[in-house]
Amino acid sequence: MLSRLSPRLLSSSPRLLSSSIRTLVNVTYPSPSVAVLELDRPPVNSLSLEMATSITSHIKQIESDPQIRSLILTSSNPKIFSAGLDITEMSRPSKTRLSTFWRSIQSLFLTLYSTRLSTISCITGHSPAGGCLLSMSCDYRVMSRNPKLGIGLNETRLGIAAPFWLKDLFVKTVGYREAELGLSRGKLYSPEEALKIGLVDEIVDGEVYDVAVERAEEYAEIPEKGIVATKRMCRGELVRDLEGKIEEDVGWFTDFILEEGTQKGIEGYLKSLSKK
Ligand SMILES: CCCCCCCCCC/C=C/CC(=O)SCCNC(=O)CCNC(=O)[C@H](O)C(C)(C)COP(=O)(O)OP(=O)(O)OC[C@H]1O[C@@H](n2cnc3c(N)ncnc32)[C@H](O)[C@@H]1OP(=O)(O)O
Repeated sequence: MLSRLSPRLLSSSPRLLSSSIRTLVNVTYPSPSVAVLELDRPPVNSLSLEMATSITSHIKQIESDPQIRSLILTSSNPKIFSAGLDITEMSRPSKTRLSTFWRSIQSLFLTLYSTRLSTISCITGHSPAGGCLLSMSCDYRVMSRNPKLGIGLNETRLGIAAPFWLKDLFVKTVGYREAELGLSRGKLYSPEEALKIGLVDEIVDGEVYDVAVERAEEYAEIPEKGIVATKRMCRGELVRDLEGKIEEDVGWFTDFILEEGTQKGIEGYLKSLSKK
């Protein structure tokens, strides 16, 4: 039933959806060629299996409407873009759930990173780890100037490491040395710092959303053929690398996460979060 509804209808009846099925995202259309996908999984938009699957399927629905050229990814929570992977998915999981979870993250990355749509990340709040992955997978990143916000890859702080494709994406975004420093220190960058190293493209004092819509409309005016060919050229290599190693990557992830030492680290990190 849900899959037969067009994306436009989805956006026009959010109440109907929330009463029948929890989609975890909201889709709206500020102009005929632009869609907005708002992450809506309180409290922190962490990426569970269901959340990752929902984002992926909504991107695919939006993509299937030829009129839509640009997609803005944002959050219903003004303080938090996304807290990254749902850490509870990695705490004492079954191997089956853990591998399905990781496949959903790989698939979300591949879908967002290689979509024909021009993608704008509208970052109004914190964006650590998987949140930073979502933003880096977009074509353009606009962030609120708030110096209290952080964006970056803090995996080492949890006693885990970013997978090779996330490390490669970071290297492609900020350059090798900065990526090595940022990854090993688990650094979360302030908006000013992120702008300096190219992790975000613009920081905004006022309404970040309005700037994101402006940028999305600018992208929508560029001929699609040129955009798609350019994205394929710039992003194809990383997409092919991961596509060729899906199973190997699932194996690495599940082995690493299921190790007792990793489990203890994750448990401790979860405790420290809930004690705050
Ligand atoms: C050869 C090697 C191969 C390696 C292969 C292995 C690859 C492993 C890769 C793994 C990749 C991981 C990427 C990730 O994304 S890991 C997740 C990292 N995320 C974080 O560290 C963020 C943690 N959260 C925060 O810092 C803060 O919550 C916040 C986002 C800054 C918000 O702060 P705020 O004060 O507003 O909110 P609270 O901290 O009080 O949080 C509210 C409740 O939400 C719970 N919470 C927070 N973050 C998460 C999360 N990511 N997952 C699940 N739950 C989360 C928090 O515990 C609070 O819960 P409570 O109300 O029940 O206490």
